This record gives sequence, structure tokens and C-alpha cells, in this order.
Amino acid sequence: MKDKVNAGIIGATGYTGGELMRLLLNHPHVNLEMATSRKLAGKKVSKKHGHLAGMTDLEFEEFDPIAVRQRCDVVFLAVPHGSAMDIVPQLIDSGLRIVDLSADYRLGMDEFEKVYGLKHRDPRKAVFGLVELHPEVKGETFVANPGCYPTGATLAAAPVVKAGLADVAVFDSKSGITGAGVNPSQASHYPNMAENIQPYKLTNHRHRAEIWQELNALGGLDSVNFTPHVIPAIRGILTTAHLFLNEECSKEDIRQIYDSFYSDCPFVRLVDDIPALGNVRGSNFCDIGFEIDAKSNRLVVISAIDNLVKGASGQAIQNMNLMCGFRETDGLWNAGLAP
Ligand SMILES: NC(=O)C1=CN([C@@H]2O[C@H](COP(=O)(O)OP(=O)(O)OC[C@H]3O[C@@H](n4cnc5c(N)ncnc54)[C@H](OP(=O)(O)O)[C@@H]3O)[C@@H](O)[C@H]2O)C=CC1
Ligand SMILES: CC(=O)N[C@@H](CCC(=O)OP(=O)(O)O)C(=O)O
Repeated sequence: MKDKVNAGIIGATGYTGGELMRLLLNHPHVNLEMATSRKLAGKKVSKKHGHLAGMTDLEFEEFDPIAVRQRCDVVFLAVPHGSAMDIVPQLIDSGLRIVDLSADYRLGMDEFEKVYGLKHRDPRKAVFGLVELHPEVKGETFVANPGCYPTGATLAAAPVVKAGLADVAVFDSKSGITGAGVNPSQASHYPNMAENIQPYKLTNHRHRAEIWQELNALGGLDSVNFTPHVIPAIRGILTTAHLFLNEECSKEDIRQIYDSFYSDCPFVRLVDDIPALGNVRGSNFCDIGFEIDAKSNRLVVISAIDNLVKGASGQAIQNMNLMCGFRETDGLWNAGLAP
């Protein structure tokens, strides 16, 4: 692969599109070549994303698969689920590297149709881009970037599941409102958002299937349970994982299991204190901390990520780095915006 690749973003007016551009504009091996929009074609990118003023003169353009194939080496699909599956067939098999941020290729086709209630129109398979569990991303050309909640939840539980120590997992996650995308909703309406916590889809959120798929592949659990909440924050997902252990473990045992599982993972930080959103906001880190409740043999693991970075655009760039033969940390080695 070349030392510098041309990157395109499809659906660049949304939150993850804006975040991709913020990060890619400082990436040592990327030239930001293209940003598409259906509504804002012909308008300057900085008109929509004011934070990028002075950083780029790029204009949004209409999506044109021929132009993408001619001008880009790598393309990010930052479009809603249900639309990526119509775009991928127009781009794939042309030498282009594709990272799809939507949910369209994360699950098997049957599971996708069941969980999303949508007919899938493209049977292709992508590699699931949770690099910490799928190093095979390296050199791949088509990667499905994981969902934001599944990233934090799966990373919190993976080491003990792999060790065969947990039977039941209960994930309780709190997300900032950018997780819901740019379109306003009842949940994002200020009087509902401010000074409030909104639980939703208590037992049937579509991300349960993704968490289940990934943990099951590591050895499995008897049950995976997931309840999301929206909190009055712009970014960040804090997940509390209650993992019911099938044997007694000391703090040192668990620490060793996590240390060893994540020894080659630069973006997972095991912290001695309780992880905080402020420490990861704006960064690609996933901070993980834990405590054992000896009375119930319950391991309580907390993970903190920025939904727009490790939960979406940063992770997509981490995938791109490995797909293109760059260092995993290139363009992403930044501390969070604490406080
Ligand atoms: N927000 C988050 O934290 C995360 C999001 N994701 C996923 O990433 C993808 C993008 O998310 P996000 O940026 O939040 O979404 P947004 O809703 O903020 O933006 C999506 C953009 O896609 C474009 N778009 C909408 N519908 C279509 C369509 N049918 N065909 C082509 N383009 C379309 C729109 O741009 P325009 O109208 O200008 O064309 C829109 O600005 C989604 O699949 C989402 O589920 C994944 C993990 C986390
Ligand atoms: C706070 C909020 O609304 N979060 C979104 C999930 C975030 C996301 O974008 O997930 P996908 O990539 O799988 O669509 C939700 O609950 O649907």
C-alpha cells in the first residue's frame, strides 16, 4: 500500500462523518479526498462542520460510485443501517478498502433480518472490526465497524468469557445523545434530555445480538442481557457489566486475565480506579476497571469509551490503519479531553 491513501466519506454531514474528518485531517497517511452528502452537495464542509473551518477547503459532493473508485483508496460508509447494503455492491471488488460504520454487515444475514426487521439485499460478508478480538482485520478489504454499545460491552467482558469464568452477563450502558445521530427525537428534546436519564428498549435493543455474537464466539455464556440508557451528555458510553462467575477468583486472578488478554491492545487501558467518561472523551481509548463482590461472586466491570471515537469513527480509522498496513495507532494517539 502507498504511504499516503486517499480517503472518502459517504454520509459526511452526520456526527460520525464529522468525527471521521476531524481525525483524518490530522492523520499522517491520509489525504481527505471526498465527502459526500445528498442534501449539501456543492457546499463547503466547514459550512456544516464549523469546527473544521480553516482545516479543509473540501466541498460536499453527490455520491458517485465511479468517482469514488477512481479517486479513493479507502472509503468510510457513515450512513444509516439499511442504506450501506445498497452502496457496498457498487464499490466492492475494485481494490478499494471499505469500512462500513453501519450495522448492515455486522451480523449474519438471517440474524440481521430477524433483529432489524429488514430484508438484506447483499449476501456479502465483512470481517467484524473489533480489532482487539479480530486481528484478522489486518490486510482485509471489507470491514464492518462494530456498534458503539457492543464495543464497550464486549471489551468489558471478553477476557472472563474467554477464560470460561462467567455464565451470566448483565450489561447496563449509559450513552451520550450523539449516539442517536443528527436527527432530533423525543429523547433528544432538551426538556427530556437535561437533568434526566432515559432507559429505553429495556430487554430488546438490537445491540444485544451483536454482543451475544461476539461473546459466544469466545466460548459463550448462558445468557447475555443488555439495557441502554441515554444521559444528558454529548459523547461517551459508560457500561457497567455484571458478570456472574462460576468459580471464586481473586482480584489478582482477574487482573492477570485482563492484562494478558489485552497485552497487545494499545487502546485498551486497565485502570486501578473507576473509569470515567472524562478520561476518554475525544480519544480512541477504552478504559476498563473492575471490582469483585465476593458475597455474590459477581465481577463488576466498568468500561468507558467515546461513542464517536472508539465507538465509531476512531475505531473505523483503527481498522483502516490495519487494512492499509499502517501502525494501529497512527492518527489516533491522543489523550482524552479531561476534565
Ligand atoms: N453516532 C454514533 O455514536 C454511532 C453511529 N454508528 C453508525 O454510523 C452510521 C452513521 O451514524 P451517525 O453519523 O450518527 O448518523 P447521522 O444520522 O448523524 O448521519 C448520517 C448521514 O448519512 C446520510 N444519509 C442518511 N440517510 C442516507 C441514505 N439513505 N443514503 C445515503 N446517505 C444517507 C445523511 O447525510 P445527507 O442527508 O447529507 O446525505 C446523514 O447526515 C449509522 O449507521 C450509525 O448507526 C455507529 C456507532 C456509533
Ligand atoms: C443513544 C442512541 O440512540 N444510540 C443508538 C445506538 C448507536 C448506534 O449508532 O448504533 P448502530 O451503529 O448499531 O446503529 C441506539 O440506541 O439505537
